[in-house]
Amino acid sequence: MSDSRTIQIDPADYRMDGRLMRRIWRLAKPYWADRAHWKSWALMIFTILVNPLWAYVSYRLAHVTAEQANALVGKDSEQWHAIFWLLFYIGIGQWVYGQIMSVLSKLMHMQWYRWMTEWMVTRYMSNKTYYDIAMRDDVDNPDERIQENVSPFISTVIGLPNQILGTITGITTSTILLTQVSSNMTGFVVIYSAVSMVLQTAIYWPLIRKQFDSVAAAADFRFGLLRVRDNAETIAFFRGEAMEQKQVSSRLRRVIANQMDIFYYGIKTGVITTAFQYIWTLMPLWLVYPLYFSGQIEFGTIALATTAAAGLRQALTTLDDYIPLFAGLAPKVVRLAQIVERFDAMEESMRGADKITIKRDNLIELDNVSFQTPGGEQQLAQDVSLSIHPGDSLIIIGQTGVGKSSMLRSMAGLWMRGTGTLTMPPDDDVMFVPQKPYMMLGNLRAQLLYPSGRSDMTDAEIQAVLEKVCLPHLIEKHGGLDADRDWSKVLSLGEQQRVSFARIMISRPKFVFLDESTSAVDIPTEAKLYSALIETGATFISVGHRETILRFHDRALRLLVGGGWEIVDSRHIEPTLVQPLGSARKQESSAAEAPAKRPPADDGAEMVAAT
Ligand SMILES: Nc1ncnc2c1ncn2[C@@H]1O[C@H](COP(=O)(O)OP(=O)(O)OP(=O)(O)O)[C@@H](O)[C@H]1O
Repeated sequence: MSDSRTIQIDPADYRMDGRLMRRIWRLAKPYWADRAHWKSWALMIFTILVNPLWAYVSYRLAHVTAEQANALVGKDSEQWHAIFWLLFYIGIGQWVYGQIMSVLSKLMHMQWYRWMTEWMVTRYMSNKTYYDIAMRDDVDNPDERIQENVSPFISTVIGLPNQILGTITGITTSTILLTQVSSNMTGFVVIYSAVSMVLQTAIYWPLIRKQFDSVAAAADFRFGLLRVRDNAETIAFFRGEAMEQKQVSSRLRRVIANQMDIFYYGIKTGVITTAFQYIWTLMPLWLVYPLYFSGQIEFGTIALATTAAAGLRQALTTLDDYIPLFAGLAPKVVRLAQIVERFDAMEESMRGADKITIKRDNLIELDNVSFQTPGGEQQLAQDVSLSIHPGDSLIIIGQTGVGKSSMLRSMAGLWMRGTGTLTMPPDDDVMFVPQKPYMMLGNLRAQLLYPSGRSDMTDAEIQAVLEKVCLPHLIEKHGGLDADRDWSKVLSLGEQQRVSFARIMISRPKFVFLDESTSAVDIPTEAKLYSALIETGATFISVGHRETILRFHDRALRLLVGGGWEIVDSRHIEPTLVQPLGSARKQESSAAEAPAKRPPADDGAEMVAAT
């Protein structure tokens, strides 16, 4: 438990370099490349064009303020009042403009935020990427990445063009103004700001890594807590609270250690930056007042000089601000970019790789289909050809890990790697029933009606279905069909598997795929569930290890280690074959020497043996 880190960070991600800039561009481009967002473009272009105008206004204002100070010293009331009202109206104008721009920017932010979140969620859902990420477990907390980082990313990036332009115009106008008073002062401000920038860079460079670690540690802590929630029952069985507390505390300690590190670092660097700022406050003493006392400048020019110096300093300081700004932005960009890169890689691998061709018809047919794992690491069953017509049933058997469930995953469209043509019925006619059923949030009625959502079933009809699947007291036991509980925790696995069979009875799919769907019920119950399934008239394919379910199927597809396969009559199969140890390809297998058997003539199933 000394280091239970789940989140790995590539050290290259710590750097503020071209890769970070490319990632910012990768994330921002899709929104701005879409013509539908012309309003955002218009607003952005407008603010950029208006920027130099405001720079000119501030340049003029600095002079006008100096004239006002001189009018005050010269007791010229009329001039002073005229300038006062001019400044007053310009101030109101600036405020109104600021308010309008703030509203428009907020609207643009919201539009980009909504678009980018939808864009990411759509890509997360397409090509079953969410499933691939969950299975590979190589991108931590995808939900947190999307939900937490999009908005701060946009807030920072949306202001960048204006901020950069504001910096340039600010430096230009302040330099012109200041040089008009004293070129010494301009030199001082430039040198001061350059030193300040070096200082800031030295301070913030280590901070990037610290902030990155802090974000990752917080996500890691959240993940540790989530695992406890997700595995509550198993932990309770093992009485694993102490160990779990240890792992959660160890993650929390890392969060606190990172935050304290940032805090102490802030105190240390704060002393340096504050001391440096004091040099700035002494500047007028050396460079401005001597000019006034020697009569080289008027009183009003003091204000102009100090305002211009402050303006230039501020503009140059903005350059420093980019360093902490990027330091804060980097972890968010990296976390978002990693997931987008994963989407890209997924699409790329789907483009380049061999894919099983899917056709739709009212039967299941495999025409020379070879199956692979999603990353293409493993070849599973090869060149499988067989047809399953309406009313047929098939059981897939074979040694553990040989690829039985994978075959169902390919039929469900979860795994597409491989070759050959797979004909499948329309999605609406098909139901997949996994070993661990999915219990949705909602009341008991919703569980049973899932996924059909049928509203025409009366309570009595639902009760009749429950009796067929050996759950006669379910409704009564849980206080009615409207009882709302966390069903995945309340119902035993055997009960959940029976609920799955109830769903089949209610939804009445024409084709059913069952992946060890009766593993947690006893053998008499299993027999009743299969009999109920046969009564529906559905065509079904099961994966299973128990020899007791063989008799409910017409044929068995036996997968062999090495990619071979054979078709056998499930009613006359050797029970030992349910867990075979065969390792040869089909051609080499002993069973292959005897040609695949046709199913009994009365079930009408057509069977194509591989060549
Ligand atoms: N997401 C995945 N990515 C890569 N390989 C995987 C993935 N899931 C499973 N595999 C591998 O694919 C192979 C077939 O797995 P599959 O679950 O289909 O076996 P199975 O025959 O159903 O096993 P069991 O009888 O134990 O359920 C295994 O070697 C497994 O390690």
